[in-house]
Amino acid sequence: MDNNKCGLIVALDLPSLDGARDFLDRLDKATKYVKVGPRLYALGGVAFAKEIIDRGYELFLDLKLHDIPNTVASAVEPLSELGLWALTIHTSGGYEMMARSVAMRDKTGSRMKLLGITVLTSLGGELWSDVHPGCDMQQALVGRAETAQRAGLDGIVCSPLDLELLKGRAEKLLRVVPGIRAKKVSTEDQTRVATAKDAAEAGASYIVVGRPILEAADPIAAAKDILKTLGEVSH
Ligand SMILES: O=C(O)c1cc(=O)[nH]c(=O)n1[C@@H]1O[C@H](COP(=O)(O)O)[C@@H](O)[C@H]1O
Repeated sequence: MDNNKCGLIVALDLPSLDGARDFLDRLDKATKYVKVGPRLYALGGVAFAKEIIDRGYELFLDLKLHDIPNTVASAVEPLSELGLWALTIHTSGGYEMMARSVAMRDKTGSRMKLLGITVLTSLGGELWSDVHPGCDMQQALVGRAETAQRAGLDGIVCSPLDLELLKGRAEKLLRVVPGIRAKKVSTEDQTRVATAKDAAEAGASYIVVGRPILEAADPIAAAKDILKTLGEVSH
């Protein structure tokens, strides 16, 4: 990625491994960043992750690990050795969980980035207060981002709507930003959304886009349109 430009990560949220293979053939590295989540990992596991990396893509494995520090760090060890570009863990697992994951990654000599989920883009309004009663979302967001930086993570995952609040805070961290829609209207399960252009202008390092590309009439043209938009915005 050009340092001044926001990169595009395509979320390969497709039903089958063959569907994902076909999509990658057609994408032809228009962007080299792709994300695999729990479904494709459940179907294809480590072999499929390696296949994507061997095709020359930078693979973001989005497993959102969240458990006690020992359990997460011990999973980070073998995952560090796959040649991934990035792996997600939850910041709400706490400082110790993140710091031990970083130490484990470093022990393996891996350059895999560890990204901390702050507050899910689906968790707006009542959905947030149901599970965090009495807790201000913005305070939680800032606390989680600052703890992630203290623990040595490489980046955070947050909503485009959080970027303004995070300006000047946890500044060393990459901002990886899902919740991207063509219009600033909540759709499907995403509630905290913005356009690709707004996210890039607000300081996203990378945006993560799934359905707006995968379900477009011409997915590759949709990905290229987003890349063009991102190319016109520099931080
Ligand atoms: O970690 C993520 O990538 C992630 C975090 C988050 O808060 N919200 C979120 O939507 N994501 C992922 O980003 C992608 C967004 O997909 P679309 O809503 O289809 O663009 C999905 O693969 C989600 O798993």
